Amino acid sequence: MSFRLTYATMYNPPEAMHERFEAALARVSAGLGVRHDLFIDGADRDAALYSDRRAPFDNALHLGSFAQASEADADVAMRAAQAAYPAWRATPVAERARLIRRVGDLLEERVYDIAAALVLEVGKNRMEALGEAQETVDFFHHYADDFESHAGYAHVLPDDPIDGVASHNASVMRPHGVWVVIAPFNFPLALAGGPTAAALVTGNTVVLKGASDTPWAARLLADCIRDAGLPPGVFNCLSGSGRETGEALAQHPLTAGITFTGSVAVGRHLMRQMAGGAWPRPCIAEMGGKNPCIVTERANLDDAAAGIVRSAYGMSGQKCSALSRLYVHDSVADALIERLRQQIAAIRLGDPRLREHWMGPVMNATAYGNYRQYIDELQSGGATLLAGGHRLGEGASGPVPLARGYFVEPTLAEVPPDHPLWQQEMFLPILTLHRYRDRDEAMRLANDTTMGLTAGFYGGADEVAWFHEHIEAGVTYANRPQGATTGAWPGYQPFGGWKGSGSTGKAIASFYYLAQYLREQSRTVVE
Ligand SMILES: NC(=O)c1ccc[n+]([C@@H]2O[C@H](COP(=O)([O-])OP(=O)(O)OC[C@H]3O[C@@H](n4cnc5c(N)ncnc54)[C@H](O)[C@@H]3O)[C@@H](O)[C@H]2O)c1
Ligand SMILES: N[C@@H](CCC=O)C(=O)O
Repeated sequence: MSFRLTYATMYNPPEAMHERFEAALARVSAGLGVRHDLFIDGADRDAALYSDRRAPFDNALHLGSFAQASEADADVAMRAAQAAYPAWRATPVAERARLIRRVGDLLEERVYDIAAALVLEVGKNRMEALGEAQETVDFFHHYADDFESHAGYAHVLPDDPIDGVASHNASVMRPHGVWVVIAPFNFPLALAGGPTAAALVTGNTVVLKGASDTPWAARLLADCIRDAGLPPGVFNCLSGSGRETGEALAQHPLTAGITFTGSVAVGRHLMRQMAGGAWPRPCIAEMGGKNPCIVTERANLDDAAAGIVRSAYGMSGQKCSALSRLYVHDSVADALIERLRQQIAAIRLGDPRLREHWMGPVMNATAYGNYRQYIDELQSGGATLLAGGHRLGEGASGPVPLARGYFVEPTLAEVPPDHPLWQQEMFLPILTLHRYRDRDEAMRLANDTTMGLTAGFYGGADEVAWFHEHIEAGVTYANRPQGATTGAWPGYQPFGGWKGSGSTGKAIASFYYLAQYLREQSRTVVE
């Protein structure tokens, strides 16, 4: 079987993948420092303000200057999308699907260059970056296939049972209008591209706001959409802050729906905004996680240790799916901790451009500051640090001194169960551990959170049904060494949160996802 890249297979890629990535990294690095404009109505558009972005692993590396869209720019984009909407909505499904697949094909042709940009911009390692770029390709293909397989969700219903009258009935699904997509910093391509593909294939037009900290990815997506030949105005791309650009889009009267991916606080704010106004409008909000893993006395501890380390520290803990809370049966806790400490000690951390570095920096000065503060809070709250706990500001690693980036150690801490940080998403490589004696008590603690995105389990095969029955999470993994709580892939694992982690209860790339971009029209016609 040939190699297929997913987050579950990325740990042992073929050598050719590294060679192609190295070539792309050299190519992309040679072109750094240029200006990136807005993309509105099929053309580049200047902004009044540009903001310089630097690599999170090296503050001396200037990536480029990115347009900061003003309220007026947002208005121009919304009007362009509104003007393009009637013709796009009327475009036959097969043609829309063809164009969406074409975007996927172009993304795939550029997958190495895009992955190189993601390494530079987000600081994730090359396999995570290649994974994100490939995942975006798959979203475009998946949603085109899915919409066609549902035959556009059009259904003919029985005629009314009225004697002597032909009264024909049908249910059709119709798009909403201009759909706003707002992306997070950690998956700035996939979580811009996925919702964009879904909104477009269902007949909406789109205004995308790229993530504030990582706007380059969205602009690379815009280039593929432009080159695929979508009509002007059907897709528009802005970069800018949440406070100015994001708010301008969310408050715009032409906004018919939003897909937001990001923090709980902003997501709930947007949900409230979309519920207000002249009428309530849909808001698909994919939000944070505080993801647990339960390890029972019957777990395979080698599998558990591998999956836990990958999910707690991969991408420096900056995944919504990252493992942050670990509940281990007392009888196996010491043995598991020993394995975890060994694996943590073996993590290679540093400049993410280098193949040997599995863990890169955290995103910015705020995250770097939060790390120090959380470690202090853990220690003053009675926690025992079992591994890590330091920021790395000294020494050298590869071509760049670590002091020029935001590097922190992967951290494992045994923490009293009433510590407030069990409740708060830290979004950092910090894993808290609790030893339990009673399995039901472990489940109660695992569910003791306002969030419910992903959850992991390691135990006996006959305990898995108990885990599934009781855990309050939208995405679950049992006995998976590839990742305790991370690594969903379109077409394999639908991805969405329960409770405060998601507003809809319907997962990304699930059977039910595309219907959320449509509104039903019931049609009765009497002959
Ligand atoms: N559930 C998921 O699928 C998923 C996936 C990835 C990330 N996340 C979550 O995202 C968070 C990390 O990402 P982040 O730091 O970029 O999140 P964030 O909420 O700070 O920002 C997300 C996006 O919202 C924009 N924004 C901020 N304030 C806004 C406002 N008032 N109006 C409109 N837009 C606004 C930002 O500019 C950014 O583009 C974590 O909580 C993580 O768990 C969730
Ligand atoms: N889809 C990714 C997480 C995306 C959120 O940050 C995973 O499943 O690990």
